[in-house]
Amino acid sequence: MHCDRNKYGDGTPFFINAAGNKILVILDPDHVKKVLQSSIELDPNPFIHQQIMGQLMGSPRETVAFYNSDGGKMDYVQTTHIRQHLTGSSLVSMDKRFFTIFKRNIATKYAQNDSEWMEIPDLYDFMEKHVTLAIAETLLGSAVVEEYAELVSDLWLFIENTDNFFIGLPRFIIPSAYAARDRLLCHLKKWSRESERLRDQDIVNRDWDPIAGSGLLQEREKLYSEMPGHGEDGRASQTLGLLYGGTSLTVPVTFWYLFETLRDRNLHHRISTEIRNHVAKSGAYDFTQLAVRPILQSLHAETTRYRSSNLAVRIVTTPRFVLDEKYTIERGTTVFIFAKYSGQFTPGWASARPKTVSLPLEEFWPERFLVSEKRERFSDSGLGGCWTSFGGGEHKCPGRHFARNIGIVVLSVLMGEFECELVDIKSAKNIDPPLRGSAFGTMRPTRQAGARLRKRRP
Ligand code: HEM
Repeated sequence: MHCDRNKYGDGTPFFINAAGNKILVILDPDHVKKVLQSSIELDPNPFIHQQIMGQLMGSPRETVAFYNSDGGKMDYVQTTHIRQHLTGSSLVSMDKRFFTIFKRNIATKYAQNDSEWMEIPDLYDFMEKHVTLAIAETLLGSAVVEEYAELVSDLWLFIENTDNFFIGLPRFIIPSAYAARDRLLCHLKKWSRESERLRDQDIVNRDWDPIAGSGLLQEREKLYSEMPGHGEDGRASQTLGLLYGGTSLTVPVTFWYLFETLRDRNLHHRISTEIRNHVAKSGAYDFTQLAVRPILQSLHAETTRYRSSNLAVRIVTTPRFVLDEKYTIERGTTVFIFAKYSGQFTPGWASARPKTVSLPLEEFWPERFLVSEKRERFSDSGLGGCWTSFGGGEHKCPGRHFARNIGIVVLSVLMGEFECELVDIKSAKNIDPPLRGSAFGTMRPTRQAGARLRKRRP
């Protein structure tokens, strides 16, 4: 999907043609805010049911029919449930679980000889593998991850074919993508049966179980099994949806969160100091405190602004939605808010918070979201129509705090427990993907960046 932002630089809404579908793109922060805040008149659920659950996740017809008939009740219940599990004390235990798994995996593979540097030929590849595995194990438990050796490669093959599933390409054109999805669904069905068996016998650890996974996933299984249209297949597609939602953007964003830190010596020093200041003598990190440190928050917000090519989608459900005194949108229109373009729309940022454009939006600036009053603090206030990486309004990403904390845990392990450095900082400048161009898809580096890792000496 390509669109020419410069041509519409004043924020005028415009239509694009995406595989035969006419889609309205909005950019003006006032329009964006209004659309995101109007969750009844502009609803993402029709798109989620048909395109995401039906076409992408392969939900059976009867499951999609149930979603379409239930007036959004189930959508509300499931998002609220995710939110409960990914905030407050539940989030703290998810952070700790993710830390234990990620650290164990890295230590097993890379720290046999304590004092020696271990070479990592391609840091993106390393992060894709290890962050995906640790997220999957945190959510689903250890057993499925251990049994399913192709989990990471299948999941990423599937994720990278998102556009192809959306436009409805049939199996014979993208057979390997369908085969990867089949394998994913098949393993998730097996996982679901095991989880049910343990729960039925009441021999499951309800917080986190090596076979049944996190409390979040255990409860979701129960929740969905009581819903019409949710046999094994319908549930497996839902689980795949959460695994996709939890990894597809978190993994690349976490890579850039680390990479931007490693390639800037001052930032590296500043972040290392923050991490060191929040580790107790026992070796435990205070992730709750780290998560509210202004620089770590701002760095993460800037990383998502700069490095996530995703979108928020809404479908107009009211006969005519008044965008402003000049524009109305008709019922049935699909509206796209591209995070990347909103994130680079200088007129909008300049009028919302002039200081945020002290450095151009085309540059990566870790301090963009900091405000200096008596004390330095992170703030995204006033930017609701500009920084849309996590969407907004009632449907704002319920996993956003977990996504940020995954970044913080990864830095704590790779910079606190280990030492990690880029092999060649100078040439690390040449791996940046183009800022414009594709508005949707994984932002991978354009070439390999090597790194090295060793256990930190006490
Ligand atoms: C950097 C990482 C992430 C980014 C940039 C991101 C971004 C988004 C965006 C843009 C939306 C749509 C919001 C809207 O329509 O207003 C969304 C929805 C969602 N995200 Fe995330 N997300 C991330 C990580 C996660 C994680 C880690 C999880 C869970 C483990 C998650 C679960 C979800 C779910 C379930 C929804 C659907 C919410 C609904 O429809 O009400 N996301 N995310």
